[in-house]
Amino acid sequence: MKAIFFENPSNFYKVILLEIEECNFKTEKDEIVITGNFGEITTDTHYRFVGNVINHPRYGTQFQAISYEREKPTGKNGLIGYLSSDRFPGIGKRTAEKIVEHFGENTIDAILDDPDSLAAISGLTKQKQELIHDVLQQSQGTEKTLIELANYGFSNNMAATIMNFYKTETLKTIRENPYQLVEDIEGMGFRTADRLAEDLGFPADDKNRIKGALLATVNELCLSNGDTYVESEELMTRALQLLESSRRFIIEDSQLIEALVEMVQDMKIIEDQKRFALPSLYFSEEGIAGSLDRLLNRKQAIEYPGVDLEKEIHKMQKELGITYDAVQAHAITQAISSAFFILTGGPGTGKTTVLNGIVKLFCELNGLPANPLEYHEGIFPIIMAAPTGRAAKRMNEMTGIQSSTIHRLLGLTGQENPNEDVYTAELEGKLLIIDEASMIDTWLLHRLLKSIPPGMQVIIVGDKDQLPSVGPGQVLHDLLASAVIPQIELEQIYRQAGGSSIIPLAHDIKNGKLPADFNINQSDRSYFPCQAAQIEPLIRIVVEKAKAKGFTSKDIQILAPMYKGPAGINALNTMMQEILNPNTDNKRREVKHFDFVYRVGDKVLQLVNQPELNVFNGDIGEITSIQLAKETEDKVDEITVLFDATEVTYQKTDWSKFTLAYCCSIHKAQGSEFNMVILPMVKQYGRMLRRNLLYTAITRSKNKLILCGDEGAFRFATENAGDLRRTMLVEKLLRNSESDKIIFTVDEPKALEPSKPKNFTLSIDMVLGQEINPMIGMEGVTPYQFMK
Ligand SMILES: Nc1ncnc2c1ncn2[C@@H]1O[C@H](COP(=O)(O)OP(=O)(O)OP(=O)(O)O)[C@@H](O)[C@H]1O
Repeated sequence: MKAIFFENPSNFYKVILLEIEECNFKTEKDEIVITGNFGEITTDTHYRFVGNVINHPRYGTQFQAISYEREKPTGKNGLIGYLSSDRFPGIGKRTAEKIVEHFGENTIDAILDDPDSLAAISGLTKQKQELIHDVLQQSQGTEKTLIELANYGFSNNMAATIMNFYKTETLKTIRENPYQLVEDIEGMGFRTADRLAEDLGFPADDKNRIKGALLATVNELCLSNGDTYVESEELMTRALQLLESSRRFIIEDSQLIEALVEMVQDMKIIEDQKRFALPSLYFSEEGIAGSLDRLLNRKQAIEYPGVDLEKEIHKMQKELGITYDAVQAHAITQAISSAFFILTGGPGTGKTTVLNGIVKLFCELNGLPANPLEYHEGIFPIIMAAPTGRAAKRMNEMTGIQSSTIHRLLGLTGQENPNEDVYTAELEGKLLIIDEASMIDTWLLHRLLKSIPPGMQVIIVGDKDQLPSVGPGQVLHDLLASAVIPQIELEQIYRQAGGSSIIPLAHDIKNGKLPADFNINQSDRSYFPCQAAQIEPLIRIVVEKAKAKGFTSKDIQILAPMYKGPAGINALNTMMQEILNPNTDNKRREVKHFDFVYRVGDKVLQLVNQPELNVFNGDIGEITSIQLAKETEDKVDEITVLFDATEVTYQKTDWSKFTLAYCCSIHKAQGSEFNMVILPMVKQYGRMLRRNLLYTAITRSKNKLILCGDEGAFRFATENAGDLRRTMLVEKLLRNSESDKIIFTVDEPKALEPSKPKNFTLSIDMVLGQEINPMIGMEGVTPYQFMK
């Protein structure tokens, strides 16, 4: 090897320059550039590559490797010399001879396949056995594993994820139980693991197969519906369907029940009154209830001796030139004097106004300067955070106090495995304010609450009628429904006074009725009736007109619920790009990436959290430059995007971390506001037509709202309150508030009944009704100790 031009550690992709020793194609040169996914490539080592010679338009002749291997020492003498070399300290010639005598020419593979096989060599200590295996694993193992995973049909990225998780145990784990992948590797579907297992000869009624299907079913149902548990009937039916559709084989109910009971006993799935949950979700809900119990158990009312709060509010009103209504004033006093408080309300009801009042009064009562810049005693004791970067930025603009994302506040990357017990440091400060709380999922709330120290006041702000979080749970709804926390809902709309007709429309929709003037154009909103096929041409006309009037791509945002189809996000994005960022004179740089073209000036949306770069899922930016490979240091194409706070350069392998943003999903727009929102709604959106989705979309619009599509679809969505998510949080919160018990105090541990597979009664209810107490043995233990 002469040089490494590029390497991506996350997927092992490398571009390297190699000296050719021998080859079976014609070349004048004695070196060549090789691309592919390789483990560690070292100098002074010989490799054999299999692949294709290609003529790259920019770089000339290259070799695209499909597979490769390090030239292994062969022949008995070669092997003996290799094993007794300096690479294996402490292994002499005599021992090397014994090893090669035992395993023959296949020595290296035999040891790599089964490290325990070295135990058969007399006189070889356990320590030396491990040393030999480790050295072989390091030098030969990565390649061998990568090649094997490719043979199993895994993509390079998936192979890298799997290897990063299991390390040297990768192949051993997969060969022993391929279904383990379903449990450990995010994004690993049951069917993929099942195909692999079938190739490896695992029978269709293998118990691990049934367990894998059960776990995949709970996982899939919770993630797709946002529930935190699955009902027993649904779990059984869906798991059976999955098992029998993946392979043609009848699984008996008794086999399914037996596997489920074992999983419950092993705490891989948690059972609570015939409801089944992933441990991470179950214990996060327990953790939330426990944290709140801890935080609320403090003296409820915070007193300010000698202070008349009403008078203080009166004084503040004069200073601010505002008159709070009775509910708003009450919200300020409640928030100031509660350890934990929730403020909810629709758009324009004064949440920000009240929040500003709370902050001002809090500063006054605690001797803090109103301007954080005038505080010189360390970190300002009021901390603010929101689930998205944009919402945090808005909070900062509204209050003047530094705000961050909740992830950043907790030091999380957003890429944490929910099953991991991630350490988050205790927060420092006196008052914590969290906005856009409807977007927080169960895992995140658990981690947030865990980090709140005793004595810190907490105020949660959010609109309960908006879409719940992308992740499982509906925590704001549940916290309000349990009523364990002091809460106030603001209902009086103030922004309407400014002549807005968007906010009253939002409130009508929230209340389940489409107003009579829905299809009558107002100064700030219009409605254009049309069919799904007409959406694209209609929006084209609207946007062309808006552009002529001076609206830019920053002002206009199309929101749609689905990606595919003529009225879907993808088609609308391509169309918008043509109108708002065309390349008519061919002067703008552009690059093709799968179905999209990216062009300088394009509006793009970040799809993942990258806290190290200060960009987060949902951030919107603009492509400022495109660098072609020949101009870059790493010799790969790059795109640079300017976001509000930062500029990020993405190498080609990372281009899937963003997408065009002229049109985005309503979920992605949560927490953001736009000058003009264009919102198509047609019957084809099907089950997406729900009230909270429509309400969330409409409330994203600050000044102009263009509705188009089918009035029936708008009406259907308005009237369809949808189902609430299924969670156990309310009952856990109420259980704690109704009893003085500390949350993890439970019954004495007792042995669980072993399952009786043979004469099992085939009634799901009977088996699941065994009252398996999910809390057995949990005293004083943190939830995560039971996972993994
Ligand atoms: N008591 C009041 N008297 C007069 N105007 C008020 C009052 N409360 C709020 N407002 C005004 O109503 C408008 C909306 O208030 P605010 O921005 O606080 O609402 P919000 O609930 O935070 O809205 P959103 O969720 O849409 O951001 C502001 O212009 C604010 O000044």
